Amino acid sequence: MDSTAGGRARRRLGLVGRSLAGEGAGRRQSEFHLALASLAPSQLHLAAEARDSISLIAMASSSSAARIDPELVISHKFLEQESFSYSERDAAIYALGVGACAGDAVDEKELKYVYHRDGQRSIEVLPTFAALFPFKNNKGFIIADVPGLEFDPKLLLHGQQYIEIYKPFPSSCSVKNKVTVAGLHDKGKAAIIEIETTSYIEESGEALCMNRSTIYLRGSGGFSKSSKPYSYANYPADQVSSSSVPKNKPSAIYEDQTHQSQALLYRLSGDYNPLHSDPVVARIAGFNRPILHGLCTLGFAARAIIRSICNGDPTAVRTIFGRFLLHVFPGESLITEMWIEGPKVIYQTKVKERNKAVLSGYVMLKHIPSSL
Ligand SMILES: CCC/C=C/C(=O)SCCNC(=O)CCNC(=O)[C@H](O)C(C)(C)COP(=O)([O-])OP(=O)([O-])OC[C@H]1O[C@@H](n2cnc3c(N)ncnc32)[C@H](O)[C@@H]1OP(=O)([O-])[O-]
Repeated sequence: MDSTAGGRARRRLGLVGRSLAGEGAGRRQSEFHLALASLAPSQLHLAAEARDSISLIAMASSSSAARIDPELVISHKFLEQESFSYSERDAAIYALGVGACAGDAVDEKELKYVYHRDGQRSIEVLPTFAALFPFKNNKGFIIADVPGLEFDPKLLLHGQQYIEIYKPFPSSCSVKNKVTVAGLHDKGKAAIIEIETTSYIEESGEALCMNRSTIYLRGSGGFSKSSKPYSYANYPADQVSSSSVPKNKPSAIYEDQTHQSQALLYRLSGDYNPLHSDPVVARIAGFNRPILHGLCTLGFAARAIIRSICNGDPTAVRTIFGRFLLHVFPGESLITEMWIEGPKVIYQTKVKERNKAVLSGYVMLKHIPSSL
């Protein structure tokens, strides 16, 4: 056992950190802050490590050394996942987290995600609600279980998300996930791992949706054993090829305002990564304040497309793809530009204040929209 001051602090924070979620979390958060206060500035990285262990990100290693054994990683089989349930309340909290009704509490295209006069069982569920399901795995959105994958969790960013929707979401449901490694790539300065989560309705066994999450591990590349960079994917390449943004005028533009508390609200849907709530952890990760969850930005963009192109019908969406280009700070305004190409809607979301593209991708619809 490491008996140095760093080792003791690491264990203290680790013990408290691991128990921060769930019952009594408030008290344990205070304990964590006491432990945090006892650290010298040079030990702050220990706090990030401990907190990452309670977040839904992987805690692959307490050291910052990256080491990847590609054959071990891609042959990994995840354990069977326990089922989980969501309720109408979860669907409504998610909708508020991605900005539904934020500008107008009686918005006729969005109130249905939050309230229904026939009762909450009748509320509708946004298709990007699917993106929460990987976080419901046995240990959360964890890649620490993958043997041969050692990386620095502080340098992890969400790179891309691909979602297929197979059925409209019921307002409440019991769901079971199946998880696999879908890809691994060596980008030299970074490694990319792709995790696929297929979610089934527990009672009937019907597939509900699939998420493929691309995780960008800064500083973990360079593991290729030959001169050709290692690249493995077990899915069709065209599913994730970022469509280039057309040069012509967009078919529609929608502007949204995120709030200062956006990430604090969004995290209540189950993504408790402190990168989005804790200024100390954000600074350690290289940001001057907490950033918005990438999936929250994706939720804003998909909601913009549903209201602008699909006349507010969330069931019109078949697949959603997004690549996160740059971080967003809570409080910034998001402008989503959309181009209709048959049943495909290509989109790009920019932060207005910095005039920077932060997300781009496409949404495939079930049919060509007749509106506009
Ligand atoms: C999941 C739970 C945790 C959640 C955390 C969050 O929400 S964090 C908040 C949400 N997330 C964020 O805020 C992240 C925002 N995004 C970023 O900060 C940057 O895009 C970056 C740091 C991910 C990559 O920047 P860079 O300058 O280091 O990259 P580069 O342009 O030099 O390309 C190098 C190679 O990588 C490829 N590639 C590039 N980008 C992506 C991508 N996104 N995705 C996949 N791949 C990507 C690119 O094609 C190229 O490969 P090629 O062509 O050579 O074979």
